[in-house]
Amino acid sequence: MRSPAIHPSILNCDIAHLADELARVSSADGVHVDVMDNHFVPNLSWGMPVVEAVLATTSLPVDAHLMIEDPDRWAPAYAESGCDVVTVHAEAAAAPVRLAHELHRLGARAGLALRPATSVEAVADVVQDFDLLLVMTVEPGFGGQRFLEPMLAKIERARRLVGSAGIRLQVDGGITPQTIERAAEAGAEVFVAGSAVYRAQDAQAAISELRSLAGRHCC
Ligand SMILES: O=C(CO)[C@H](O)[C@H](O)COP(=O)(O)O
Ligand SMILES: [Fe+2]
Repeated sequence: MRSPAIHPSILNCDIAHLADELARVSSADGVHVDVMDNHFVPNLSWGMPVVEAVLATTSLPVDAHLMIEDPDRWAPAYAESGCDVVTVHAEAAAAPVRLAHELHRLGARAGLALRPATSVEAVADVVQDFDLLLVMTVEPGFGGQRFLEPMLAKIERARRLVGSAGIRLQVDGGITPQTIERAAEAGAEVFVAGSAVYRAQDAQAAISELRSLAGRHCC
């Protein structure tokens, strides 16, 4: 039985104190970095220089969530830089299977993300080439949004698609102590949590609480 993984998202951390903010989450299983280009989503965050700074500052695996147009062009550089997982959106990738192979060749694991309106069935024929399937549980673009309850049924369908081994199932958006148990019960095993961790007084305690709540149902 695998244990649930908690990946804090640094989207809403205090970026002026990046090293301190990464130290606050040192007990996590990975660090989730949201790259937004103001085209695929209506927000601009950061790109390679910040990802490189994160990689140089933490020893945790870095999980890059690319909310960008044309990931076929830009994602390989994130694999080359040393990210553990590089996740691209199914809606943006022109040739997802070719891109997954390229990310593997460059030494990274490949993730495939779905916006809330994209069905699990839409990626049934390509997901086998990926290591991780990300079901977005908010509309991508901003932290601090409410978990979309209809995504629970989608997580269940995603779990049936990926089976019990091999491809990991990640959820991202609105994951809190109030929602993580239902996401775990539905089949998720990697949990991205931004506000629930960074807005907590004690981020390490928040990580530990989320991990233990998910562990009641997962994996
Ligand atoms: O991809 C994202 C937004 O598009 C973020 O990873 C996500 O929103 C995390 O923040 P929170 O836990 O506060 O919802
Ligand atoms: Fe994300």
